[in-house]
Amino acid sequence: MARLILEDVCKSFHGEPVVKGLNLTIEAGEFVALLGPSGCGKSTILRMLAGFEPVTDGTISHGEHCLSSAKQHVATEDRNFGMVFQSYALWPHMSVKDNVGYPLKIQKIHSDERNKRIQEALEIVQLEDYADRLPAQLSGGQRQRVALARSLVTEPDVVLFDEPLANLDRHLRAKMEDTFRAFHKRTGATIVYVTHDQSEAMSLADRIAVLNKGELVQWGTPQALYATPKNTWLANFIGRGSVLRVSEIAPQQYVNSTDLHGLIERYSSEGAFSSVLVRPQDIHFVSVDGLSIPVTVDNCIFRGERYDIGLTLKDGQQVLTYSDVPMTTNSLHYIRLEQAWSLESES
Ligand SMILES: Nc1ncnc2c1ncn2[C@@H]1O[C@H](COP(=O)(O)OP(=O)(O)OP(=O)(O)O)[C@@H](O)[C@H]1O
Repeated sequence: MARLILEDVCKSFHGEPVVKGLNLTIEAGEFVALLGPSGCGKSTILRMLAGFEPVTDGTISHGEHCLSSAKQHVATEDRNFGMVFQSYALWPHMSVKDNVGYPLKIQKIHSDERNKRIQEALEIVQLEDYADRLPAQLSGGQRQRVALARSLVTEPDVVLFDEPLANLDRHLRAKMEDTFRAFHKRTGATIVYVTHDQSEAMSLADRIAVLNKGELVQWGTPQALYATPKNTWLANFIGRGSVLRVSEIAPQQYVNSTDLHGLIERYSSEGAFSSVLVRPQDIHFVSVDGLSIPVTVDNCIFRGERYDIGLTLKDGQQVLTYSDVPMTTNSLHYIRLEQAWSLESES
């Protein structure tokens, strides 16, 4: 097992840059998500890792081996990477076990060994009882599990996933997330997982590379991205929360309740300002005191286990918090902001 190293990787189509100077070191056995909005370059990065696309500049290495550079390109079939796509890409006329065993047949693996590996792969995705069915006789989630089993049989060091849950409904996605987690634990493979769904990335990955417009915005654990996002764009993209304009403060630091109160008081829409992120759970309803901030309830939305409460501050800015009980629109209350995280402005 070896690390995957991307150094200054660039990709352009017809002179138009879509991946710009990407640097990432993915440790062996790590589960990494590439996360970002549509068109940010995630699939292109995955396709370069897979060897479907050459790099325009920079290098991709697996341990000591250079896979791609402007001068060198190792073919897809020589990388031994597993791949799972959004469209399951199963052969419709082949049974589940023949689909799963297909990569081994191509490699001319003897039938005894082939059957053993097919059986093991089907066990991992819990489809042993479906081995003789055709893809058309399976649900979407089961088809995706066949694709997962097929990516496993060649015992790859690295498995690449391109939005594998995009075609499944919410309930099935949650179940498949469990399957992926178990798959990763059992195989220990390095996983690179492309998604535009932040909750999927947060719940599965050890580390997430967040991309925007072909550039890496932040690279870190889900916890770090949630607690200490770099800039306003990322704060709006990851988790739920409110970005507030306050008077100037240095970026990338926690601000306590007392300081935050002063920063909000001193903010004027005419002067220079900074932005801070306040998470809903850091906003509490309180009785009026020196640190309380008057608000009106703008909206109240039932979410099952709680209500989302949209509040308006006296300068017109809005914040989101939660409540166990419904609140009346336009009613007046006082809140305390327990803490906030100061953000870099977007470049
Ligand atoms: N073969 C190609 N030729 C020209 N432009 C391309 C090609 N492939 C991708 N692009 C462009 O590169 C940019 C990044 O595309 P990419 O598919 O990597 O984005 P993505 O983040 O995976 O988006 P999505 O989530 O919508 O799949 C887009 O602007 C896209 O139009």
